[in-house]
Amino acid sequence: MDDKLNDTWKDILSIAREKLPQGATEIWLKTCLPISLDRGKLVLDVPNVFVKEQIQSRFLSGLKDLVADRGIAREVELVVGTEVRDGEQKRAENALKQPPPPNPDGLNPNYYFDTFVVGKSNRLAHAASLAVAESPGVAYNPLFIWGGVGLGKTHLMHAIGHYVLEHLPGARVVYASSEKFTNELISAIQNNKTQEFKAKFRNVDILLIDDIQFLANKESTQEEFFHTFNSLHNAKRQIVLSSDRPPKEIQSIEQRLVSRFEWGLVTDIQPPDLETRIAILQKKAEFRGYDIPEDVVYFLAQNIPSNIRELEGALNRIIACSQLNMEPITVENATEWLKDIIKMQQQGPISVDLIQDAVASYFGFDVEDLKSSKRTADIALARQVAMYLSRELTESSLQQIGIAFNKKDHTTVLHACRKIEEMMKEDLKMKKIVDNLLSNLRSNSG
Ligand SMILES: Nc1ncnc2c1ncn2[C@@H]1O[C@H](COP(=O)(O)OP(=O)(O)OP(=O)(O)O)[C@@H](O)[C@H]1O
Repeated sequence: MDDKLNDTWKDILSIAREKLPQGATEIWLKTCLPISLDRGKLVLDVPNVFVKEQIQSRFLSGLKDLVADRGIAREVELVVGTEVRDGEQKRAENALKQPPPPNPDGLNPNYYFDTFVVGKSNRLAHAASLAVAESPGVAYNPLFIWGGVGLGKTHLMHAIGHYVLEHLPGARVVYASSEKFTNELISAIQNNKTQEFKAKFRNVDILLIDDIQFLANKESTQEEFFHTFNSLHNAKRQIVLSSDRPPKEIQSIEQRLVSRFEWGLVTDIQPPDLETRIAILQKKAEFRGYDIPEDVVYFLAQNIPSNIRELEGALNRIIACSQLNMEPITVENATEWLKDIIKMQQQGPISVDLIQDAVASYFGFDVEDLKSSKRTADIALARQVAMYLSRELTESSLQQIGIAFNKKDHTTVLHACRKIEEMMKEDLKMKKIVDNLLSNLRSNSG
């Protein structure tokens, strides 16, 4: 490609970024290569028929106006698959199609504070994360973020990591899931490399450990983590932890760890409300260079209520279906493309069995314990929560719920429901636990 033509094309791309619809340049025009500019005609090579049709139907006339207005060319022609693409360019195009690779420090390149939408449900967690990122080791140490599945805990942790790396160049940031921490420890022990392991995790400015609840029942990992924690905390290095539940609710974890987790600030993320879901969808679509009609955004936000990961999956699906079927994104098409997901969301009945499973696993018991006559305080509480949720989420009568828990008398269920209602009024933590279970059950089952 000659240099002059190359420069002209770069100029066109930068004007197109401003003048053409969102995403036109980054998604479509960047895959084109200029072949010639002769007698007022700009000829562009496009990789395939699909891209050609997308450009033609979406903005070819805009592109023509743009080059004509600037006296570059009167005509634009698109030609599919000439041989002008060399290996380097093909690789670049392919790279455009791949999801971005994680950074060497394990931080997802899409998870920044800028790309995080703040709403009522996550305001405190966001503010605390930003405070920690601005003053690591000073503001809240450790910062403990907990909340249900797919609500943005990992996103916030990575955003802290990125922020620190940007503002304190050379800072040592380590992000790992507790599973990775455990696996690395096991492998270090097997290979006599425990010193390296210690050096890696104790020599950092910020340690971000995701899903800390998976340390439950892993005594030696807990022991190692305890020392890592102390060594970092004493040195005023920042620690950020995430979990699907508050520290005290993590079963089978040493008390000395629980009390350390609560030392700094414990903050939660709740499922987002409708407005926040809409804002998140808009931001994700904008990030990908798409302009999704408002009624479709509203339709998605309303039908996929609590898990942001699922919301994002639905958005990806409609974008992919629209491209593959070459059909516009409308509510009617979205209903068709998402019918499995939405059917599951709307129709999945929540059964008492499902609730018993969820509550037993949350509190760390077996379902049989909930159905037994054991009266220890923690089993009794878990049982009462399960009864309360059964009444809230199913059509079962008090008698039917009683039978599911092997109780002959339905007044046991009534008593349990009243007790949990009372506790939720007086004890904010209890309210959050029950709300979290409610929303997880709803989002998993509809
Ligand atoms: N407030 C938000 N703004 C923008 N995107 C969000 C927000 N909250 C969550 N997301 C997106 O939702 C997806 C799931 O978020 P994330 O992985 O951080 O959830 P999580 O709470 O760590 O879930 P899990 O418990 O399953 O690990 C990510 O793609 C993330 O970018």
